[in-house]
Order: sequence, then C-alpha cells, then structure tokens
Amino acid sequence: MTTRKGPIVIAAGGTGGHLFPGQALGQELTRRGHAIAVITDDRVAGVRQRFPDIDVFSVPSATPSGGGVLGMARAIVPILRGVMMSRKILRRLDARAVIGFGGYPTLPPLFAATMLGIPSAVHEQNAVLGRVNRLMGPRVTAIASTFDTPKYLSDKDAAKLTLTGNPVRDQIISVADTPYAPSGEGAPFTLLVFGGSQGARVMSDIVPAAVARLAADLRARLKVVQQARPEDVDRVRGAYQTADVDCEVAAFFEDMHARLASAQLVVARSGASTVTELAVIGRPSFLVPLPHAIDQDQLANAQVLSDAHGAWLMPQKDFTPERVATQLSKLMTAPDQLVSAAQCAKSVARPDAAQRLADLVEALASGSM
Ligand SMILES: CC(=O)N[C@H]1[C@@H](OP(=O)(O)OP(=O)(O)OC[C@H]2O[C@@H](n3ccc(=O)[nH]c3=O)[C@H](O)[C@@H]2O)O[C@H](CO)[C@@H](O)[C@@H]1O
Repeated sequence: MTTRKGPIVIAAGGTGGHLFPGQALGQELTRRGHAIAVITDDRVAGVRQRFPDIDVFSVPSATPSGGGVLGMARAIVPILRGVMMSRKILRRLDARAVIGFGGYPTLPPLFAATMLGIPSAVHEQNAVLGRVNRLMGPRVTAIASTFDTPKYLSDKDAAKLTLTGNPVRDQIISVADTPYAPSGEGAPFTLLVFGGSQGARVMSDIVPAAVARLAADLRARLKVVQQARPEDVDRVRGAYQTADVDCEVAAFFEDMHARLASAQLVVARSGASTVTELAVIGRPSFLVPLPHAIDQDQLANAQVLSDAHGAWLMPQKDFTPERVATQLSKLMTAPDQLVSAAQCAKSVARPDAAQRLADLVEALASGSM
C-alpha cells in the first residue's frame, strides 16, 4: 500500500482533444473528494481557466518535428528539463498517482513518475495509440482507452488495458438527455459546423459554398452556427450574409454543449472528443477526418460512428460544395433519417467514462494495482 498523501496529478496539454478528457476526470475526482494537481507544458494557454482553484504547474516539453534525427535532437533538451522539473514537483507534492492524456506535454511528468515509482497511467482517446502513449505504455502501471483494442497496443501491454471510454466534461453530460428535435417541413433547421478545438480551414472553404447552392426555401429555414479560424471569421460570416442565411460565426464556442444539443445536424472533423460528444448527446453528423494524419486516428474514430449508422463519413477528397449541398438538401427534407442517425449515434456512447476512469485512478492511487 502506498503511504503517499499528496494529490492525484493530471498531465494534459496540447489541443482541447487532450485537455478536455483530463478536465472531465478532474471534475469527477474533485466530486469524490480527491485533491488534484495539473502538470502541463508552457505552450498551452487557457489551462488554468479549465482547472479553477487547482494547482497548475507548467513544465517544458517539445514535440519532435518532422520525425527526423534533427527534430529529435532539438526536442530532447526541453524534454529532459521537463523531466527534471516534474521530478521536483511530484516529490514536493508527494503525488499519489499521475495520469497522462497523451501528447508530448505529458511525457516529462509521466517519465518522472515512473522514475520515482509513483503509480501512473495513460488514457488514449483515439482508436490508435498516440506516440507518447506508445512510448510510455511499457513503463506505466495502467492503460485506459476509449476503444476495445487501440491500434499499436503491444501484446505485452494489452494486459494493462482497461476500457473506460472517453470522459466528457460535466457540461456535455448536463445535456445528454436532451431529446433530438427533428425539423419538419418549413421549420427552422440548425446546422452546427466546427473543426475540432482549433478550427479547420476546410470547413470555411466548403460549407458556406455548399449552403449557397441550396434552394431558397431550404436556405430560409437554415441557421448556421459555425466555428472558424480567427482569420476566417469575417469571410465566413460574409458568405452567409450574401446567401441570405442566418448565421452565428465565432472562433470558439465556450457553450458547445448547448450548441450540440440544439443542432439538427453537425458537420465536423472526427477528433476523439468530437465523436464522443456526438455519441453521448446523440446527434447526426457528417464527419470529415483530418487527412494526412500519420496514424489516421480521425478516420478510425469516424468509422466507429458511421459503422453504427450514426454519422456519414466524408473523406476530405469528397467534401466538395456540390456533394455537401446534395446531401444537405436530401437530409433537410428527410427528418426521419436524421432521427434514426441520432439514435444510432447514441447507441455507441459510454456516458459513464469519467466514473470508470476515476475508479481506475482511485485503484491506482491506493496502490492496489
Ligand atoms: C489536429 C489534431 O491534432 N487533432 C487531434 C486533436 O483534436 P482536437 O483538439 O480538435 O480534439 P477533439 O475533436 O477530440 O475535441 C475538440 C473539442 O473542442 C470542443 N470545441 C470545439 C470547437 C468549439 O468552438 N468549442 C469547443 O468547445 C469540442 O466540444 C471538443 O470537446 O486531439 C484529438 C484527441 O486526441 C485527436 O483525435 C485529434 O486527431
């Protein structure tokens, strides 16, 4: 049994897709009365607001760029500095356990934890194990995952795997039971468009042009809520105004739970949290996986929803204004198909992922694993 008395440390950083599941676990552990602390890297803005009243420590890290020897060499110094700093922080905190949510910001604290013999775990959001989780898999005590058997999980590490699902924030859970509201003939139709936590240019290039091609009666029913990269906000808004379509365009929606709940159809990338949230709330979607990703993790994520008939997978090469306009016209006049897709999306949800992951982390922190 461990004699450590300090907090459970959540290591998370990089994009929202790595941070939000960490936030969801933090919310659940706090509810259970555990002290938590967060280690992230100093490139990440906005972490502190997501973990109010919690100690957040920044340590250096780096992502080897280009995969070559030079990229590795450049990254090694900040990573080593991050490991040294993490060791000091974890010792001082007397951390009971460390759980990492993937990405290079988690490498230094996880590595330091394993050096100090602190129980540790990684959570993989995607259907494919990310590079850091692959690297740390053999060293950590436990591996938690969203999907049954993440690709690249070695036979040896498979024994450490617990299927927890991907935790979503409390806000998302708060709308999970909002029934899907189909939009009948002539009724308003909300289309929600976003490209992951950072926005995706392709959404700005394609969706307004598709909407402009719709018949006037369909355009009159539409309200488009679209996230665009900051530099694209004005042109997207302008395109909808020219097409006489009601729109709300912003670089980031803090109230995504409410936006998802009130959408009749979603067009999005297929990052892990996006796909999980669509399933938990049960909303139909067109999913456009990020192309050229080394591991094709977004394709694998999207396939889970589309195999369940809860989403339409659109490879980016087929994501053209013409095709999107055709599909939109069909679906705006076929509410039954959207209702059915919403139900199918919900059928693959694991809304208790935060609890399952918290159970695992409690076992880890008590030293019983
Ligand atoms: C380009 C890239 O590296 N993408 C990866 C990144 O995606 P990314 O960071 O885009 O993450 P996800 O799609 O998993 O999550 C996006 C999150 O942002 C939220 N949101 C989005 C827009 C907005 O206006 N407001 C808002 O709150 C969504 O509700 C969701 O919670 O991490 C994911 C999880 O490891 C991976 O699956 C993705 O492949």
